[in-house]
Parts: sequence; C-alpha cells; structure tokens
Amino acid sequence: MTEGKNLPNSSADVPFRSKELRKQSLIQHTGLVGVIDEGTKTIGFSIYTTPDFKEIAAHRVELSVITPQDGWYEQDPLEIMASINKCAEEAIKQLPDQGFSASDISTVGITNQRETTIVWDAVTGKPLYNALVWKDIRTSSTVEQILAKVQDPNHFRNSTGLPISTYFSALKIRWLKDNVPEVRRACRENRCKAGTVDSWIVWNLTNGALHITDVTNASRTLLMNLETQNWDPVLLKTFAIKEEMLPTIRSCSEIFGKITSERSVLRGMTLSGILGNQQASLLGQMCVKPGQTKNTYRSGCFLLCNTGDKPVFSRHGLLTTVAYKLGPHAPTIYAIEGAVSVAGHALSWLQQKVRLLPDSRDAEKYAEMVPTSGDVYFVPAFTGLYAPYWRQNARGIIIGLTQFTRKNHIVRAALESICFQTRDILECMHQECGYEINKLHADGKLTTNNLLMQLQADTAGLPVFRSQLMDSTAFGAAMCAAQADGINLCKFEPEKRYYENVHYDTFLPTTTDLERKERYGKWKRAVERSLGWVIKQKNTREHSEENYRMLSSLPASIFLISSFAMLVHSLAATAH
Ligand SMILES: Nc1ncnc2c1ncn2[C@@H]1O[C@H](COP(=O)(O)OP(=O)(O)O)[C@@H](O)[C@H]1O
Ligand SMILES: O=P(O)(O)OC[C@H](O)CO
Repeated sequence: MTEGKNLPNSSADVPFRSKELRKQSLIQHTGLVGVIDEGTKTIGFSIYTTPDFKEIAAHRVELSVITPQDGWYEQDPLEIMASINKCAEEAIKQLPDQGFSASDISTVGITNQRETTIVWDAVTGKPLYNALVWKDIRTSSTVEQILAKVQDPNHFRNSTGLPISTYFSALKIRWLKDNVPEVRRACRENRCKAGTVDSWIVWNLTNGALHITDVTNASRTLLMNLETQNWDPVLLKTFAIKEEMLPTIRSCSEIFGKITSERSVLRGMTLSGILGNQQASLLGQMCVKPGQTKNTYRSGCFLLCNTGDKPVFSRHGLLTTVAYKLGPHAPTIYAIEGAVSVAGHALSWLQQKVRLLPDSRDAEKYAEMVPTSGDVYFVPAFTGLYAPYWRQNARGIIIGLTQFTRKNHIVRAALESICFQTRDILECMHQECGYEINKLHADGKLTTNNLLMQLQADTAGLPVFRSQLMDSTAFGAAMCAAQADGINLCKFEPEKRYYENVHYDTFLPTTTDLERKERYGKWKRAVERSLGWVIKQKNTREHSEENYRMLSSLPASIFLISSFAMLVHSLAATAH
C-alpha cells in the first residue's frame, strides 16, 4: 500500500449526513451493498444504498506497481489483500455518519482488473510469485513457443474469442510454470492454485474454502471455451495447465458463500457478485442493448460494445468476450471489445518520467494553452499496440516535432492519442458488428478532463455521453451483487435505473468530416511508423508471424530456389 496515498472519497453526492436526515428520506432502503473495486492503479471499497444505488461511503488507496525490467509489471498479492482490508475498514468507519452501520451491509461484490494472474500455494495460502499484471510483456517467449505449435495467432479465436497474446492469463500461468522453480514444484506436488485477481481475493476472504471465478474473468484467460463456458481441454493441453489448479467458473451474480477471514472487517458478510472491471462498467453504464457501447478511460482504455446473447467473432483484431451473466440460469450476454494498453498511462509517463507535467490532472490546463497539437502525433506504444493492431514490436513515437513545438503540444497530442486509439476501435466495431454506433458512453477517472471528452467527440464524430457517475465500474458491480437470487435487494431494471440515477454531460462533435478524415489519416501514418521498431527480440510473436508468413509463401520460395538451381545447372552445362 502506498503510504500517505489515501485518495479522497469521491462520493460527491452524499445523501444522508445524519440519522435524522436518513429518517426524513422518502426512500425505503432495503440494505447496503459493499463493492471491492480492485483496479490496476487504485483499490477501493464503496458502499451503496439500495434500491437507489447512492454511494454513501468509500475509501481508496493506490496500489504499487513493481517494474523489475522494461515491459515487466508486477504487483504484490499481499498488498492487494492488505489494501482491500484497509479500504473496507475505512469505508465502514464512515457509515455511522450516514446513519448506518456495518451490519446494514447485506452483501458484497467484487470487480477487478482482468487477466492479471496470481499463483499461490494451496497449503500455505502464500503467493508463489508476484501478480503478473495484464500489460506485462515478459511472456513474449511463451507466445512464441505456443505459436511454434499452432502457427496462427488467431488459432483459438473461434473457441475463446481471443488472439494468442501476452495479455491473457494462460500465457502468464505458463510462463510462471516454466520460469519459477517454486511454481513448478508446487504444480508437481498438486499444491499450486492459479487465478485472476478475483479468485485470489475470494480464496483469501473465505480462508481457502472457495476457489472460484466468474465467467467474465474466465473469458479473459484464453482457457475458457466461449460456447461451453468451461475450461477447454484442448487449451489446457496446449498450455500444459492442469484443470485442478484453476477456479470453478460461476455466473456473475449468485450467492457464492460467506466471508470468513478473521483479517477482514467484512467477516460474516455474503459474497454475491463478481465481474471484470470493464464488464462492470458496461453494466454500470447501462449498455444492455446490442450496439450500446462504452469506453472507460483509465490507465488503459477499454471499449465494449454489447452484442446481446450471440458472440460476434472479430476479423479485425477485436476481442469477443462475455459481458455478463446475471445468475446461473440467466442468459450469457456477450460483448466485442477493443483494448488500448496505454491511455491515462501516457499522461502518468509525461508526469513521472519526462516531467513535462506536474500532475496528470494538469493535462487539460496544459493542452488548452495551445489551440491544436501543432501537427504533433504521439503513439504511446510503450509495450506494443493492442487492438486492432496486436503488434508487440511497435514502440512509442512522438512525430511531427519542429522548432516551434512546445510541451503543451505534446501534452495535447497525448490526449489526442487516446481519442485516435478509441476511433481505431470504433471503426473496427462498425465493420465487425455492423452496428451503427451513434454515441459513446464514457466513464473512468480521465473523463474529468473536459478537453479530452471534446477531443473524443471531435475525433470520432460522435456525441460523447459522460456519466456523472464517474465510477460506473463499482456501480455496475453493486447492481450485480444486489440483484443476486437470494439477496434480492433490487431487480435488474436497466431502463428504469438509467433515467433515475445516471446523468450525463454531452459533448457534441465540432469538426467537419474532412477535418476528421485528414487528421485521422495522419494518425494512421504515425501508427505505421511506430510498427516493427523492435527487431532485436527475435523471440517475439512478430518473429513467429514472420516465420509464418515465410512458411505460407514456402511454395513460392521452393519455386525460386529450384529455378535458381536449374539455371546454375544449365549454365554449368553450357560452360562444359
Ligand atoms: N483528473 C485526471 N485527469 C487526467 N488524468 C487522470 C486524472 N486522474 C487520473 N488520471 C489518469 O488516469 C490513470 C489512473 O486512473 P485509475 O482509474 O486510478 O487507474 P487504473 O485504471 O489503473 O485503476 C492514470 O494513468 C492517470 O494518468
Ligand atoms: O484497472 P484498469 O482500469 O486498468 O483495468 C484493467 C483491465 O481490466 C485490463 O484488461
């Protein structure tokens, strides 16, 4: 936990400041819901009233990231648990001021950063290694090994909806098995458990009684078959992962069990919701109809478009994923997703590494001091590019610098890069799903930046609806836990809730088609220049892709070589 980095409670609209006020309220509350929101950068615990879903207490802390090498991102699993416990304690301390107490919390939900993988010893309960964070690219060599077997990065797309990439948990588990002796030993002795962060949290909160995950998190492992929603035997075999290590896959909303950990102030409470944080914000944004699309702007950007009860498979680099399943017998709703690895992280980089910004929150002020980015383009491909490019060999570039370029232009270009990357994905979504996406729902910390929202509308040519509920993620997870069968704090009535509680600021496009086309064309040229920069890592997927391309053109190569041999032979024959 980062000392002194407790973050302010963001519940801007605290409804009940005292018991008296609470009594005066007309709303008949049915109980409170607590949400553990475990993000890459921030961990929080929020408490909501039901059925009106007002956040009445919250505590957040920043989580440290360990970067032992370039492209390696780790987090301490013990710090994750300590932070969750601390946040829950602090949030619960705020309840009496609102006229509530801990015993009013009827249930708890979890939402978490996805793909990030933890392995632990089932006997001691201790982690066997740090968590490998979703954006860690150390598994490039593992990707290469797998590609050597299956050749095509899209080999598992039909079964999982995902390409073979460093991003997903299967690669991380396999890397840990191959490279960490303690993990290998624990696997041999059948003591090794593996899972995404939700599983680690549940295991700890239930003293090892439950090893579960939900279908949204499972759909990001590259091990779950989208059709059966079970671990796929072919994939387990390909990645040499034993099913016994993995959690049982459950729905997002059902009574999972009780919290029993004596370390947690939540002891005795029920757990009834789990879902990945991007799926939670899709739900929190009430994108429940096919075609409804949201983008969450945080360290990364994650655009999800609801595709209803049918998975849509991508031909252009988008991921097919489970959006939610609100009960064991509820239908599975799918989404198509475009993930951007570096969004707000580019601003943190400008702040912490190059010191162009005193704070990432100042980005708006700095960028507003110039009317345009002065033709500067910033492609923040720090660890390659995710959707729709999926190129590990890309690296960041800032292009178009002149002697007139000031730091403000670069900051503005960083903001624009977030918008252009979003447009890249929107274009794909349109081609892939055929949905006419006519507005974009926006949430996440970065959306406090008004200029970013306006630039997004101007870049995409779409109205942007910014949720006033900045934390749609926790809100979505709260609804999910509250509506579980047996908890019944609310019915899931998206249309109703949508208008009652969630208010939006709208940003309308102010650019012409021509302007957008021109600027987007330049962005594409900049992206083109960032690709293929890493050539020394012959260990990478691109290398295998190169091999694959060479292999695919093998008949042509054989033809050329044999023609050359015949020519040499005939020349030699003529000479004699
Ligand atoms: N007010 C703000 N203006 C601009 N950027 C912000 C603001 N607040 C946070 N950020 C950016 O958002 C990212 C962190 O968002 P957060 O939701 O805490 O992270 P995470 O998605 O990693 O859990 C950081 O990369 C930071 O640069
Ligand atoms: O915690 P965030 O907002 O960076 O979300 C991370 C994503 O879930 C990774 O896929």
